[in-house]
This record gives sequence, C-alpha cells and structure tokens, in this order.
Amino acid sequence: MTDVTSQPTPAAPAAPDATLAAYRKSIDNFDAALIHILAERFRITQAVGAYKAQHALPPADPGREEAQIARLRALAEDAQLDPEFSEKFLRFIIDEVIRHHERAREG
Ligand SMILES: C=C(O[C@@H]1C=C(C(=O)O)C=C[C@H]1O)C(=O)O
Repeated sequence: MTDVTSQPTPAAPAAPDATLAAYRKSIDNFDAALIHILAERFRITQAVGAYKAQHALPPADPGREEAQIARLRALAEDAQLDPEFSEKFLRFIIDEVIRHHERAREG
C-alpha cells in the first residue's frame, strides 16, 4: 500500500496580502496605460503607413529610427531605465510598424 504520509502537504490557499494586492493594483493601472499609449502610437503609425503608400515613400526610415533610438536611450538613462531594454522594446515596436507599412504599400 502507498504510504500517503510521505506526500508533501498541498500548499494552503495564499492568505490575502494587502500590500501585494495594492502593488498589483498599481501595476494593473500602468499596464492599462501602456496598452492605451501603444494603441494611440499604432493609430498614428497606421496613418503614416497610408500616407507613405499614397506618396510612394519607403516603409522604413533607418535614419529616423536611429535618431529615435538614440533619443529614447538617453531618456531611459535619465529615468534610470535600462537603455538596452528600452532599445530592444522600441526596436520590437518599430519592426512591427514597418511590417504594417509594407502591408499598406502592397495594398
Ligand atoms: C513611423 C514611421 O515609419 C517607420 C517606423 C518608425 C517608428 O515606429 O518610430 C520610425 C521610422 C520608420 O522606419 C516614420 O517614418 O516616421
């Protein structure tokens, strides 16, 4: 017969932790703000994509990207946010924008 007494005791349901819950409430608000900010950014870049397609402009502008990344890295350093992370985050967004612009060009 199996010795059930040697099994680990299942974890008790976590006690409500008011401090953690308050931090998480604030995280929830920041995450919601991030989504709204991103939605607005993509709304504008969609318009840029349509404009570029109408005027036969290239989907990507590496000079503009380089300037934006340098500006954002400096802002991140000032704000004590990891500039490497900031660059990767912006690169990820810009790459998605360029994909949208390529699609807009294809019609
Ligand atoms: C939005 C533009 O298109 C692309 C996307 C960019 C961005 O998301 O910041 C920057 C440059 C372009 O490669 C633009 O040309 O301004």
